[in-house]
Amino acid sequence: MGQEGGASGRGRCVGRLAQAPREEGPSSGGQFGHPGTVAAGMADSAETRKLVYLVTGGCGFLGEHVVRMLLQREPRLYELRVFDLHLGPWLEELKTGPVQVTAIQGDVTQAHEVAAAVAGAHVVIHTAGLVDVFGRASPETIYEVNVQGTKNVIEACVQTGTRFLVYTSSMEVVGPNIKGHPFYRGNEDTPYEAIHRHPYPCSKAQAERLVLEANGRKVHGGLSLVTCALRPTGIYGEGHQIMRDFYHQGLRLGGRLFRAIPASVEHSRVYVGNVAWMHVLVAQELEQRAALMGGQVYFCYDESPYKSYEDFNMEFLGPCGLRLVDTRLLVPYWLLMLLATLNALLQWLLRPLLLYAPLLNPYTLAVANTTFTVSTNKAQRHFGYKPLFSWEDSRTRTIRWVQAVEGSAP
Ligand SMILES: NC(=O)C1=CN([C@@H]2O[C@H](COP(=O)(O)OP(=O)(O)OC[C@H]3O[C@@H](n4cnc5c(N)ncnc54)[C@H](O)[C@@H]3O)[C@@H](O)[C@H]2O)C=CC1
Ligand SMILES: CC(C)[C@@H](O)CC[C@@H](C)[C@H]1CC[C@H]2[C@@H]3[C@H](O)CC4=CC(=O)CC[C@]4(C)[C@H]3CC[C@]12C
Repeated sequence: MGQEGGASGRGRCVGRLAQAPREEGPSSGGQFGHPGTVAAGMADSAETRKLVYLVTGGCGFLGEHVVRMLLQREPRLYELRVFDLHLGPWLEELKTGPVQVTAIQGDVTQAHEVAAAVAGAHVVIHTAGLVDVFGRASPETIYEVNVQGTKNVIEACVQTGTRFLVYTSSMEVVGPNIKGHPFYRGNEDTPYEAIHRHPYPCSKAQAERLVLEANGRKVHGGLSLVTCALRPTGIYGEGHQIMRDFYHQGLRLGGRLFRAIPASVEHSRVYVGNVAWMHVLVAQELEQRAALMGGQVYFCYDESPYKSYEDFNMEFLGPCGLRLVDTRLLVPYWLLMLLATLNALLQWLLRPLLLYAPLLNPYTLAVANTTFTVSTNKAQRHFGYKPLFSWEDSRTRTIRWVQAVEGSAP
């Protein structure tokens, strides 16, 4: 998928029909053990602890779950490096176990800091990114972190001899596109005109392309770099700040949320624990399956139901006391567009004084209002992925988290 778009992600990132490289090699069938089974032939004992992993963005919403999942399910782990601009205090509690947990405060836009963190690592899981569709950061900053930061990670792997790189991409690399075309039950090979204008999807698309193109490059020592990109849809679960924002918005509105998007507009969502598990499993299988998995993209998926973004959120906010105002009172779309545009204007006017970044803006409204659902089993066929957490378990865990952090337990 060729991408244009200026250095800062301005203009449009125009992609031809977004198709991942055609699959090579036989589908692997069902020879994998149950999810969570350590990599085949791996004894779970101290003498196997020899691997060094680096997780960039390891203190973020997804990153923290990846860090904890690695500690639980990678028995070969000797050292786990957690690289982030903002280190979390919870890291301290992880330093009491058998694995050496190294907290590294650093910036992926600084090549030398990245190289120092990567040096000696066997695997890099690169989740660090600026996830901004609310206008908080400039397009230039989004590009610097998401694209230049990813370039720095790739070059650090090449220079220091790290062979395995797993990149957290996004569904937004594909869509929804600026024409509002629905992506209905699509997979990694579904043709779709991936045209973006917003800095965030542009930056993710450029970074993903760099990662996939780096597959096969010779790294220091003469062996080849093996890369892979995972495309989560909207992630939910413990630590999801947007979910908390919706909850607080509902409290401000007297326990009600107003339906802005028709229930017929469906989104795929995926539980953060399953996204973390897919990252760990890819990292474990990438060496043995380099020919099949190298340079590939995989959507992150599980059994979470297809629903509108707002109806899906109510699966968790409803049990916490909020209700979604009756659909017959659907807020007219023209009014929503007007409010979204006013929000964007206000953000621009107020920027010299304060940051005004509401959930509703023209971009988030367009994304929310466009069906984007994924139906695939490529990850299962290629490396035996099966969700670790059922929908019921994912839902319960998320509800308990909202209730715990918001004090809304019954
Ligand atoms: N949240 C979602 O629904 C989805 C997220 N993703 C991707 O998953 C990844 C993680 O996203 P979230 O956990 O949701 O975001 P997050 O904002 O919670 O975590 C990102 C982490 O990266 C760190 N970071 C940001 N700039 C950095 C820099 N310059 N140097 C070092 N660290 C830096 C942040 O401090 C933060 O801890 C991102 O790459 C995002 O694009 C993909 C699809 C969906
Ligand atoms: C105010 C209403 C219109 C409300 O429904 C707006 C919801 C809006 C904040 C979200 C709707 C779709 C979300 C995005 C989607 O899940 C895809 C994403 C992928 C990522 O890589 C990062 C997050 C996001 C852009 C996600 C952000 C929040 C929404 C736009």
